[in-house]
This record gives sequence, structure tokens and C-alpha cells, in this order.
Amino acid sequence: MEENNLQCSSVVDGNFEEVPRETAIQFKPPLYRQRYQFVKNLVDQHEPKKVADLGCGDTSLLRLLKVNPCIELLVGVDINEDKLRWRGDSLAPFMGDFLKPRDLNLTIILYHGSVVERDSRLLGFDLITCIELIEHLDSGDLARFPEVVFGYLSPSMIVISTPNSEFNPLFPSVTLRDSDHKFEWTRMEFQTWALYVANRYDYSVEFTGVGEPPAGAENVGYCTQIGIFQKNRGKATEAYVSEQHDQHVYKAVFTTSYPSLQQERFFKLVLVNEVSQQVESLRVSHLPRRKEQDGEQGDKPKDIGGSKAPVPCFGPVFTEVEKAKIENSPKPFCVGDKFFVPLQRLLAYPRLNRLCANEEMMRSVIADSIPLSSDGSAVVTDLCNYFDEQFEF
Ligand SMILES: C[S@@+](CC[C@H](N)C(=O)[O-])C[C@H]1O[C@@H](n2cnc3c(N)ncnc32)[C@H](O)[C@@H]1O
Ligand SMILES: [Mg+2]
Repeated sequence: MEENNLQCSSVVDGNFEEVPRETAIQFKPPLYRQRYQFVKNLVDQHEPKKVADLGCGDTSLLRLLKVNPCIELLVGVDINEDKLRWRGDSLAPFMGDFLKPRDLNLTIILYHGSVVERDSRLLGFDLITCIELIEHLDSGDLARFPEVVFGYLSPSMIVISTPNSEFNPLFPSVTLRDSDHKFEWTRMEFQTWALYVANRYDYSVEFTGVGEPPAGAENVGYCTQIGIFQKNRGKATEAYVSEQHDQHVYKAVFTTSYPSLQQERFFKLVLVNEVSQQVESLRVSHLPRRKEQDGEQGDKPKDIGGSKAPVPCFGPVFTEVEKAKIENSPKPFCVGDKFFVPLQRLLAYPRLNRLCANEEMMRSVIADSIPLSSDGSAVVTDLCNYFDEQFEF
């Protein structure tokens, strides 16, 4: 069992709080969450595309990281297959991920295997994390670990966390924090090892930690010590990665892919939905004005989007620049009972502009789902529909 000398104040997500029964030290947030949050902040800061968590356990960190929009490949590796399977399924996309797809693709893979084995599918990563892993390696595996992770996998950044044994006296009766720990290092021991490894494999390293010591005991340092290693040579080139022979020793136990706007069918769904909503919003907001105009003119086109055009009373709030862009775009108009919204008008709205580069692109994606004017330059819809009559617009 994990960290079994320590009080289990949270087993809800498979993590055990590092608080001995006898001590008053309580970490807020719990220490394991501070470690995960530390990694999440690093991901927010550096925006890696490919991230692997070695010794990922029950995948809690992966679940926190998967919402990060920059990550396109998220991999977990653990020697304990049961842990991977326990909550692995919760990494799959939910209904909400389909309703609001990500901008970028995301694939998540869990591998069963040991971090001291070489698997070429982990080459070319931007970030590899090893959270509370190294102290579980015996001396033989610890000696192999740098050669595999730093030498072979050689990611741009590596984060290693491990207990700081100098903190342990604050936990009465604790020698090792977990019965499976093969060692716990002082800051000097960890930093000596880390500097040696960094020097050997051409990385630079910075030290920090999480789990502040209590007032009066600042000299012991953080409860969890952390090394952040950054490769001096920069990112692995694609050529270097592709030169490596396929070496698949890990067993993939779980793979999932998320819907994203990079996938044609999801992009189309989102764009058609956004266009339909915007056209409907404009149509509804123009109905009262159209009633006023009825009887004034015949069937010639009526520009109803001039300076007096009503502004939609719901939906997003626009900045002054966005408002000006919308106002300066071609205005919606009516011909008979038909309501036309120029594609250029739709493109002026920020949400649609973010999705579509130009009118041609918008036309080609929505043409077989939304009625367009004969020249294809505007969406066309009935000005009034059954529901307007029911609600007496
Ligand atoms: C203390 S747990 C940490 C889990 C997770 N990183 C976290 O912070 O919640 C250590 C994990 O390392 C895994 N582990 C130990 N030796 C390993 C090895 N040689 N290769 C891969 N995983 C290993 C264990 O199975 C366990 O899940
Ligand atoms: Mg541990």
C-alpha cells in the first residue's frame, strides 16, 4: 500500500495524504494535489504538445492535464497494470467533449511497462514527468533510469519529484514515508544526483518543491523536493526521432482520441451550429423592426441593418473594436418574406471569425447544411416562422 505510515485522509481518487497520524501538520491543499498543480502550472507556462507521466499510478495527474488545450498527446506509463485499469476509462471523452470539441486533437495512451525499458513511442516528447517515482526504484533500476529517460527519450523538459527526507523529523515515528520506498534523499543527495545526471546528458536543472514547512522549521525545506530539467540543445528534431528504430516493449492498455475542430466532421458540426445560432439571433432581433416597416414599402430589398438596426439583446458582449467591425460589415436584408445574412457579416462576429478564415471556407463547409442565396454570398431563411406567430413577435 502507498505511503502506509501516513494518515489516509483522501482515498477518493486513489491518493493518500502524506500526513502522519501523530502530527498536526496538515497540507492545504493536500500535498499530492500541490504536486499535480505544480505540474499543471508548468504545462500552462510552457505549453508542451506531447506530455508523458512515468509512474502515473491511477492516472490522477493525467486527468488534470487532459483539459489543457495545448496538449495533443498525453501518455501514462506504469509498471502496475491494475492501477492503470482502475480509472483509465475515466480518461475517455464525455458528452460535453463532443458538444464543445477542443481546438486541437488529443490522444491519450496508457502503457503498461517499466520506466527503465526503452520504448520508441515515447521519443520526441516536450515534457516527461516522474512524480514520486524514483524513490520506488531499486538501485539497479535507479542506475538505468537516467540513461533511458535522459539519454534515450531525451525530452525537452523533465520534472522529477521525490520526498525530502530532511522534512521527516517533523513526522514523529516516520522513517520512510512508504513501505515501498527504496530510499528517501536529503536535498543535498537529490541535488548531487540531479546535477550529475543533468551534466552527463546536457540538461540544466533548477530545484524547488511543494509542501511548505511550518513556521520555525523553515530550514528543513519543502516536504516534496522537485527538480526541473531543461535540455540545453533544445527540442529533438523530427529527423532524429524518425532515425530511431521502432522499439515497442510497452503494452498499450488504453487508448482514446478526443473530438476536435481539426477533425472535419466536428468542425462542420460546430460551424453549422454557430452560423445557425447567429442567423437566428439576427433574425429574431430584426422582427420587430420589420413589423414597423410593413406597409411602408413593397417587395424591394429592405436594408434593416443600418444605424438604427437593433442590437441583439442577448449573446456575447463585444469590445468596441469588435462592435465596429460588425457595424462596418455588409448588413442583413429582407426580400419579401426572406431574410438574408451576408457571409461577410457572419465572419465579422468573433466566434465565427475564430473558426473560419474567409467567406470561401465558410461557404464550402456550410453549403450542404444551410440554405444560401443563389450567388452563395448570404445565408437565407424565412423571416417569420411558426414559433414567431405562437409567441406574437
Ligand atoms: C507513489 S506512486 C506515484 C503515482 C503518481 N505519480 C502520483 O503522483 O500520484 C509511484 C508509482 O510508480 C510506479 N512505478 C514503480 N516502479 C516503476 C517502474 N519501474 N516503471 C513504471 N512505474 C513504476 C508504481 O506502480 C506507482 O504507481
Ligand atoms: Mg512514493
